[in-house]
Parts: sequence; structure tokens; C-alpha cells
Amino acid sequence: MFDFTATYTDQYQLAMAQVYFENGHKNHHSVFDYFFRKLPFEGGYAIFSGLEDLLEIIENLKFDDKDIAYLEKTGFSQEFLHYLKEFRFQGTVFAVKEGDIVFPTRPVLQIEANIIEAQIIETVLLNLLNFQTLIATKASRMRLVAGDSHLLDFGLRRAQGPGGYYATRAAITGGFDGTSNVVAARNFDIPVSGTMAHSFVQSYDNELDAFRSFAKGRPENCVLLVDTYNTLKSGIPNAIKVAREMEERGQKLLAIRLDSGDLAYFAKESRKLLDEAGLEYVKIAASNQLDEYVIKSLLEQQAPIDIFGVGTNLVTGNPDSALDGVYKLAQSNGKPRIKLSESLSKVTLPHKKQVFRIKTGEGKCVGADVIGLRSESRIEEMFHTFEPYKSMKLQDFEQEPLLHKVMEKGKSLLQKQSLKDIANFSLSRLAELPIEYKRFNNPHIYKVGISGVLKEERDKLIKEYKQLS
Ligand SMILES: Nc1ncnc2c1ncn2[C@@H]1O[C@H](COP(=O)(O)OP(=O)(O)OP(=O)(O)O)[C@@H](O)[C@H]1O
Ligand SMILES: O=P(O)(O)OC[C@H]1O[C@H](OP(=O)(O)OP(=O)(O)O)[C@H](O)[C@@H]1O
Ligand SMILES: O=C(O)c1cccnc1
Repeated sequence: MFDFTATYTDQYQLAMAQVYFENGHKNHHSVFDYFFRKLPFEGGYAIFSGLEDLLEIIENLKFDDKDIAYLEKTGFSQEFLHYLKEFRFQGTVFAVKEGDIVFPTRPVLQIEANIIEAQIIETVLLNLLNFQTLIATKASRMRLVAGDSHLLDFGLRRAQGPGGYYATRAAITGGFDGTSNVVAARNFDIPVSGTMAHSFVQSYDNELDAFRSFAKGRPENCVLLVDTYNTLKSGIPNAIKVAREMEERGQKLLAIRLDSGDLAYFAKESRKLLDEAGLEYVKIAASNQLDEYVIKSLLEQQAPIDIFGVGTNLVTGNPDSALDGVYKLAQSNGKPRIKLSESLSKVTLPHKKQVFRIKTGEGKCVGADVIGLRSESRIEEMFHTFEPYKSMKLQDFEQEPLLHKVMEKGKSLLQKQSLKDIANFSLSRLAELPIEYKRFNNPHIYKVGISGVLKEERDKLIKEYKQLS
């Protein structure tokens, strides 16, 4: 796949880094927060994805000889290039667990490193986490409505170029069962599967010959595409003939696939014909511009569809093209930092922080996360981030810290886990979230609050910086 070297960054990171290097700031310890401001799909939650890839990439990040030669041509100084030759990320990372449910404006990840290292990895961090979190969230919405049906990613051909590779990984973390994407399946150990294209059926003189030869050549997990000519008059009757011939050879047709027309109608009619032929075991797969709304509607119409193949709307995150995740400085050289904004809701939060999920004793989410300083182990009262008179007492609730140390001195501390484990964790976290946050229309807004100490620190800094300006 793509070779990630340290030039997978924006030029301004390197320009700033050279100035830090030359002005004696290179060892300034800095703390950055990664967070997003708006939930995608007008939904009530997002699924955090991409952490393992990020840590693997930054653990091995280097400038190779080609990078150094290129940077020399673009005007970087010899001393700085010498430093870059030895560059390694040696920072510490705290993050929410991959697959967890996450919400706007609170840190999902925090980086501590020297300012040059922290700046150079910003771009790759945002690039990986924003995209995978967007796609995992989309996948999770389909998982929520698909019940026991199998969800397959068919998106590589429709993806934004090679982004389709990570889209597949994110789809699995969000709850998809398998993919048609062979390279992602190989590298991420994902179940791979596939059916057949219309071109296969068209390339034979008739549909029956096409089905027969496919069933003979690929009897395992054989799926026949039945809508090339006429689904009910030819596709299904030919599939039934081939299924019977397979039975005579001791084999079983796995499924038929519908890819056009009214999928509920064709699924119901196909089911009837298959059942009448004694082929109750043959499953029905459907595809064609599916998304969470179409899947929900098809199942509400009681369409007997066992397998959904989803491409475009999954891997492009349609209709949201990006998650707006950002990376903001919270501390520099031991001093807390903020960025001011006209609107208090956009003022960043200083210091090393922890985020606590507020829960009932039974482990259910109450619907609020509270941000405190990392030194706080429990928060007694949370304050609204920008409406000063709103607060909530927290003594009676459980508080689960969400940010865990996942990298220390540049070495990942993550235990290797399968994507299936991440997906199961994600489902278990969604189960803790009340249903009001999971509906598609006007979901409940999950609250965020800050501790009294953090609020004081933030307000003190706002005053200080306003006086300076
Ligand atoms: N019963 C259904 N309920 C809700 N949505 C459906 C149903 N059947 C199909 N769809 C969805 O409707 C959209 C458009 O389907 P439409 O029938 O117009 O396309 P098509 O079958 O590709 O057209 P064509 O037959 O010309 O190729 C697709 O997103 C498809 O998934
Ligand atoms: O609709 P999407 O959600 O994007 O899912 C992927 C689509 O890609 C294939 O069509 P395509 O016309 O590319 O190939 P085909 O000839 O195999 O149908 C497949 O049949 C689906 O319709
Ligand atoms: O296997 C399939 O049916 C498939 C794969 C990619 C895209 N559309 C369909």
C-alpha cells in the first residue's frame, strides 16, 4: 500500500518546525487535543476509528533519503535536515478506546510530545482519524437498523481513490461483516466474499449457461445475480434450475442477488418462488445504492433480505464528505494555552485533560461526558461549557475515565486485537447508550460539561489573553 513517510504532512508543519528548531523551541513540550465539533449525518453519536493504524504509522515514521533530498530542494536548512534525518516520534498518546462512542467538543485523543514531533504528525493524525471515524459511524448506523442481516462492503470502486482501503477497515469496526475488497481483507484479516457481475451473465449466450458454469467453477458460497434480463421470469427460474443441479452434486446454492428495481417487491416474490421450489435455504442478497434509510425501510416492509451489499453511501460517508476533527494546542512548555473565539463554545480548553463518562450504577450512559484536568480523579459538579449558570451535580453517578495511555515514548502500548473485537466493543458501548441518541431524526443531544477547576483555569486564561490583545 501507500508508503507513509514523514512527508505525509502539510508543508506548514515543516516550516514551523524549522523555526522552532532554529529558535531554541525544539524541546518545548507540548500537549495537543484531537476533537471534532459536529456529529456527522445529523446523528446522535460517532464511532471512534483509526487508532491502531495511527499508532502503527507514527511509531515507524521517518524521513527517508528521498524525502530529505526533496526537502533540501524546497529550501530547508542543512542543520534542520540533519535533525529530520534522525526524526522519530517519541511522544505519549492518550486516547479513547477504538470503537467507543464519541461526541463533539471533548478530547478523543491527546498528544504529548516536543513541539516539532507533535506538529509533524498533526496532518496524518487528522487524515486517518477523521476519515475512519466518519465511515465507522456510517457503518454503525446501518448495523443498528440491519438486525441480524449480513452487511457487506462493496465500496472500493466508488471510494475516493485509495481511501477505500481504510474505508473497509472502518466499516468493519462500525459493524459490517465482510468486504469485497481483497487487499483490505488480506491486510486486516477481514472475511472476504463476492458474487458475480452483470458482465459475467452477459458474456454467455444465455443466462442459464452463465449460472451453470459459475456454479460448477465456484460451488462454494455461490451467489447468482438474477436481474440482468428479467428477475422473476428468467433470473429466479434459472437460479432454481441450477440450485437443483447443485443439489444433485451434493452442493448448495448460497444466495441470489438483486441489484435493481423495487428490492422489497423482488425479494418477496423471489422468496416465494425459491420456497415453492423447496429452496428455503437459499438466501437473498440485495444491493443498489443502499444506505441506512433504505435498509431500514426495506426491513420495515418485511423484505426477506439476508445480505445487504453497500458501496457508495458507505465508503464516501454520503451525505457528509468529512468529519471536522481538529488538533488544538492545550499546553506549551509547561504553560496552559487557549485559542480565543468570538463564541465561548469555540474557545479551546487548556491543560492535560481527562474525559469522564457519566453512568448509572447499572452501566447505562446518563447522556453526558465531563471534561476535567488530568489530575482530577472524580468530578463533583459539571458546568455547561458556555452557559455560566447551568450546572449538574454528579455525586450520585459513576464516572468512567475515557482517555487511556496508548503510546509512551513513541512505543505503542495497544494490545493487538481483531477488528471483530473492536466491532463487538463498539456494539457493547452502543448498547449502553439510550435509544433516544440512536434515532435518525432529531436525536437527543448528548451533553458535555467541564469541571469547576477547568472552568476556572479557562476563564482565567481568557481574561489574561483578552488583556494582552
Ligand atoms: N422497496 C424499496 N423501498 C425503498 N427503497 C428502495 C426499494 N427498492 C429499491 N429502493 C432504493 O431506491 C433507489 C432507486 O431504485 P430504482 O428502482 O430507481 O433504481 P434502479 O433499480 O437502479 O433503476 P433501474 O432499474 O433503471 O436500474 C435505490 O437506492 C434502491 O436501493
Ligand atoms: O450501489 P452501491 O451501493 O455503490 O454498491 C455497489 C454497486 O456496484 C456494483 O454495480 P456496478 O454497476 O459497478 O457493477 P455490476 O456490473 O457488477 O453491477 C454492484 O452491483 C452494486 O450495484
Ligand atoms: O461481489 C459483488 O457482488 C460486488 C462487489 C463489488 C461491487 N459490487 C458487487
